[in-house]
Amino acid sequence: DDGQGATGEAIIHADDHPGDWLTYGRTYSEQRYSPLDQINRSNVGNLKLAWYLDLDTNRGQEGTPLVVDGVMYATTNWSMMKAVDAATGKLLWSYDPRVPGNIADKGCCDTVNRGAAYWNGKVFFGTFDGRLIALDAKTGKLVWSVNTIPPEAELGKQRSYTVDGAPRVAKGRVIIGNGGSEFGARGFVSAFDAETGKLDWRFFTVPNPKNEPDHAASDSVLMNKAYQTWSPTGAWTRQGGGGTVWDSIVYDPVSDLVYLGVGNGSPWNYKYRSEGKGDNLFLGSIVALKPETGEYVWHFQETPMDQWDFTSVQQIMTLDLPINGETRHVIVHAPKNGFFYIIDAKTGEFISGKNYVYVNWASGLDPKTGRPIYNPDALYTLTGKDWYGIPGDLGGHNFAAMAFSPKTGLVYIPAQQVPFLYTNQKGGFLPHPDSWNLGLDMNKVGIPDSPEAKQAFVKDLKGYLLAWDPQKQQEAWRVDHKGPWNGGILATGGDLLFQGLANGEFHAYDATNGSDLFHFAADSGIIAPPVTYLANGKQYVAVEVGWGGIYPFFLGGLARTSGWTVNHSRIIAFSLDGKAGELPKQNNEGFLPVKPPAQFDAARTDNGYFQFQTYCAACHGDNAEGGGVLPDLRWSGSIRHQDAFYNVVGRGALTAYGMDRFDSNMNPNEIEDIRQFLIKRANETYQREVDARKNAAGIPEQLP
Ligand SMILES: O=C(O)c1cc(C(=O)O)c2c(n1)C(=O)C(=O)c1cc(C(=O)O)[nH]c1-2
Ligand SMILES: [Ca+2]
Repeated sequence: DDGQGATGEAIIHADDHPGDWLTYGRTYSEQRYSPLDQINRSNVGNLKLAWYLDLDTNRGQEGTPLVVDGVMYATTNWSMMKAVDAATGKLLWSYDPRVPGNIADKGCCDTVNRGAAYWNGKVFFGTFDGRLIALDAKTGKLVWSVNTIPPEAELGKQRSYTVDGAPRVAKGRVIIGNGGSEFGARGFVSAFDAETGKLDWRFFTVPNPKNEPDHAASDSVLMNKAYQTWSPTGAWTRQGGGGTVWDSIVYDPVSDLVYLGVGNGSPWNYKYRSEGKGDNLFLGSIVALKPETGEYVWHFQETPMDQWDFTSVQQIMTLDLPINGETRHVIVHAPKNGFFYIIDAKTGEFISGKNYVYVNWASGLDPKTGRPIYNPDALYTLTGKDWYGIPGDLGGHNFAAMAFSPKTGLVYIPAQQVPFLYTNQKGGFLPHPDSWNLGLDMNKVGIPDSPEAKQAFVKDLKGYLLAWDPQKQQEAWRVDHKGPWNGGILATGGDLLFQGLANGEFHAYDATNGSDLFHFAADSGIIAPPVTYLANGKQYVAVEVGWGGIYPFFLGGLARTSGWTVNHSRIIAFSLDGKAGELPKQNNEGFLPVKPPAQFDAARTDNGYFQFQTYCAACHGDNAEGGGVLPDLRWSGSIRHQDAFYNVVGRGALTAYGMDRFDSNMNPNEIEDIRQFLIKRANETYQREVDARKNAAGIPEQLP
């Protein structure tokens, strides 16, 4: 027995039954290419809505649905699972793991979920509070559930571990990581037996702070290789060091290795984290392990000395690529740092790398080692000076998956440009429980409310579908979108690319040249990747709709430049003879401005701004301008009365909805400072928000 089992064989030979979508990236190579071609360039213009299913959460939807024998398994925000008849959209069963609402603020970036894994009649998915759940795929009944966070992981002291990535199954082991590096976390992945849920092995991605064994698969490589790349007394020893594996975990049956995409440092500030010393392995790396044991095989570090939130968790894809006349089995990778890497899949040898977006932090990569050639100014924690970085913390490419078409030989990347101003926290590292603990000045992280500052920033925002030629390591062409934060990409044998956009449109493009061949108004920003499948022999294309994730949460009002959108979460599916017509009309006005109380205490608003940026901005929007998903606090009824506001922020009146209580983080005066700041912001912006809606659609298309 080679350990692959029936499902493993089915995934390896996915093209023998192209009607299914059996694993996150469809195949183990995660190319997100489907050979289906009933829908193709000549008929895609006739594509029609076949069905839609309204979801019961209105936050970001990032899931890749699986399709097995005509049944779709979709995970949604708040870690819920739906089994749907893939031909009709009829709900067969649903499972709600009842994630407690107060967990929302343990994660940086919305209570999203990116998908499930299927193996041998069971579906597996992670929950935001750290569980891994196995359900019977037929009935939706619980088979097993485990807590993936071990007691040792308290190391970061903050215990901010959340699970939102899709598990993958390799040789009967379900492998899952977690997020948390913005708060305080020590990254690891765990492998569980698919049948029983028993822990098989665990691999930590950064060293034990005392360089002691964890009794995990990672012990020897961490103690012998990684620990030496950290300062023994940096803040990482208290803060966990980061390196969370929150998205890509890939099993490659060709090399028989599991690849982990490892995240950023915790805290971000490298001077505070590691006293400005060492490369900090395995941050910003791809790490290859043996699937049976978790034993280390090789690593390739893309961002040594990370201080920009340059995660390497972005999707890992394997390809057979002709290079200098020889076909090589390689990993292609477009991590946040803006470089497109080609790495030997068996050995981790660096083959080549080229920036796929504009970058200002490095002038290139060393052609032999692949190590970045840093712009010295970008090392802001060492210079002590501010750094306006491109890419910024959201990366040249984030979780939205890229695709490859073997017919065109191109990789299609949902690329973006979102700059970030990195400013050191003054006076050393000062963590706040339940807040982003970056070692950065949270006041400066925001954009000042001046037209000049906003326009300068907005001018630098870009979002586009980038067709990248991996053989030439250069751009082939691009399709510009309105702004950043668009959905992942699907490539098909019909020479099509499908992509949903931040502005709520769902498009089909010609895979050879980017011509726009079809679009549909889906009514809410799309950030998820589409899938395609057969049901009763007919091809469908489906995608989860629902604006969210970190971009609208943190950028708030500035995220409107990608298109005004209000969250209406759904799964939508298309076919050539679809009969569902249009989506029902929705109210797209969002949170309407409400005239605020006229008075506020100007002596309190500066501290209110600081508290807001520290505890609130990451969900409710920079400088208190909402991004269309969570309540825009400027217009909230609760800012009208001190007790009402304290009830929500201090005592947790809305905990069930994801608004945790903050009375252990802030005293009543500090919470009142936030309220005074919100009233000030409401007064400053009320009239211009009203004016921005004086148009036919009644929605604020233009940035006020
Ligand atoms: O460092 C981490 O642990 C971590 C976790 C996550 C997450 O779990 O979603 C994100 C990030 N970082 C991150 O840097 C990031 O840009 C990001 C975007 C999103 C999202 O779903 O919108 N999650 C995350
Ligand atoms: Ca991060």
